[in-house]
Amino acid sequence: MSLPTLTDDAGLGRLAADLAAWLPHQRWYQDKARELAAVQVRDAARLSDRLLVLLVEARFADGGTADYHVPLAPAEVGALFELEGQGLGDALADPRACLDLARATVDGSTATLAGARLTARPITGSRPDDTASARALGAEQSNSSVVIDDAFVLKVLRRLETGIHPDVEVTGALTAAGFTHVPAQHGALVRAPTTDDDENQTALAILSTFLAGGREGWDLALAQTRALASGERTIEEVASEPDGLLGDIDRLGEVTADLHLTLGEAFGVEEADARHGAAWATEMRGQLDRVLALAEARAPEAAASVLAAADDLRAVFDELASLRDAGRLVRVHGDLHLGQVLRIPPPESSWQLLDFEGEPLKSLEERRARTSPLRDVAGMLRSFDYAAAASVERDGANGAEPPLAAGAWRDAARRRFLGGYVRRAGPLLPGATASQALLHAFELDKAVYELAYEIGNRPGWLAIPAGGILRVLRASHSARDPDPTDPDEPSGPDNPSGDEEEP
Ligand SMILES: Nc1ncnc2c1ncn2[C@@H]1O[C@H](COP(=O)(O)OP(=O)(O)O)[C@@H](O)[C@H]1O
Ligand SMILES: O=P(O)(O)O[C@H]1O[C@H](CO)[C@@H](O[C@H]2O[C@H](CO)[C@@H](O)[C@H](O)[C@H]2O)[C@H](O)[C@H]1O
Repeated sequence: MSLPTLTDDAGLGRLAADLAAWLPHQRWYQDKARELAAVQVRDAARLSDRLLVLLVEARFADGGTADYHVPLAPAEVGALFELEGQGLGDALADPRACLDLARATVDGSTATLAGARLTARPITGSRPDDTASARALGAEQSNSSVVIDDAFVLKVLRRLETGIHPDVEVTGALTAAGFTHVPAQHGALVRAPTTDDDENQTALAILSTFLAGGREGWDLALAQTRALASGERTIEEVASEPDGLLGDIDRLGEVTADLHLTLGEAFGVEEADARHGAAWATEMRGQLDRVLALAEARAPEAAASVLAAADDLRAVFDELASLRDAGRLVRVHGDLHLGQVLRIPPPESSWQLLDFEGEPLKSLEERRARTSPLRDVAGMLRSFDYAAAASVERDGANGAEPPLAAGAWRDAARRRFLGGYVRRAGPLLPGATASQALLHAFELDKAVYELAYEIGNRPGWLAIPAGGILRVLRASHSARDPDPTDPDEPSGPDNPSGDEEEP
């Protein structure tokens, strides 16, 4: 078996056509909401005799383009593509090709891709040896990951962007700072025109420590909300489960606060002023308008309640423009949710945070900007809402309104997480009223983003962000105009001052 020489233009044209049929069906393909017009193989680099790295340009009917990273390896059986008579398959299914890519994150390569060198950015410099074994990690989301010898995880970035990649940058800085709640980053493979040209670099893969035995926060949460929804357990039982999620969620709040304080030390802290509130309001309105247009075109019925609430949403966003104190700004995680945290079981019993890429639908510039740390807090609160709503599934779809017991779990998780967060992050936060207003706006903004994400990826889950939007709007109204007879009034759960109540 050998790799094609890439000199056959007609063959490359056929490969591009095959890629155009294959790309939109990949979970990591992030342009599902756009009409794909054509695909072109911009370049291909041979990193080894088993590894061909393609830079693939997707062209859309709206005139835009996006670059995707598609590593391929020779395949005898189950080939996805053919070039110069050679069958080619996904390199992530080929352990030796995976190892070659993993080692390149620390060793670099002499290969060039679209006129730029593929260089390594080592941090710790550890890497697997060439006898290691590799297996794809089932949980494929915006990228693809491979586990090597249960010691390393290689994250293959898929939709390529020019500029410093936030995950490479932030986990690199946290590793260097000795922050113990992220897996250490060993190195990254970047395409760079010159060695120190950061702005024009493009990250292709990141090698980090694999935390064997870690359990995803999302799985732990779902186990608890499902047990509650089915009546198998009570909220008291769930809250006292040793090493369960709810019983230790306040510590996740503390770890999130410590993350923000460490990021403040590594990348600086800025005082927010009125311009920030106004800029957030404009940005949130902009995203809202784009998502409402998408919802109207793609899911007018499922999103009807959100379409009807558009003015209420705008009113909450606009309030940010008049906040006198919006707290302090730091670099943040950017897409914090239960799928991004791992629980390491006893004796360590720690929380670990993953994936600092930020929201895949936002620009690199936005994702690298300092912002309110309450954005991450809001992301986690949205996740509690998801875990409660996903506790029951009917006809393949999730309902907006979770069963009572799962709703109680959501409120308790929210209260406890906020309690832990505020205990530590006090110096970064404005007063309680401003924190509340910010939190509601960020939760709504996140849920609007999720609406677009679900339209593109999981239409059966659309009711979750749609229901969440209405719930946060009600809480926001009650906070501004308290009505003691309103059952939705935020007594504890929405109180970011940290007052804790037991479930
Ligand atoms: N260092 C790690 N140790 C153990 N599991 C990991 C590690 N990194 C990722 N995972 C698992 O892989 C999943 C996806 O990884 P993530 O970095 O979030 O990729 P994506 O950008 O595709 O969402 C995580 O939710 C987690 O379950
Ligand atoms: O993990 P990714 O960076 O790929 O994030 C994207 O996918 C997430 C889903 O896998 C999505 O998260 C949403 O669904 C989660 C449950 O599956 C829930 O816990 C999150 O709160 C919710 O936002 C995320 O928004 C998206 O960017």
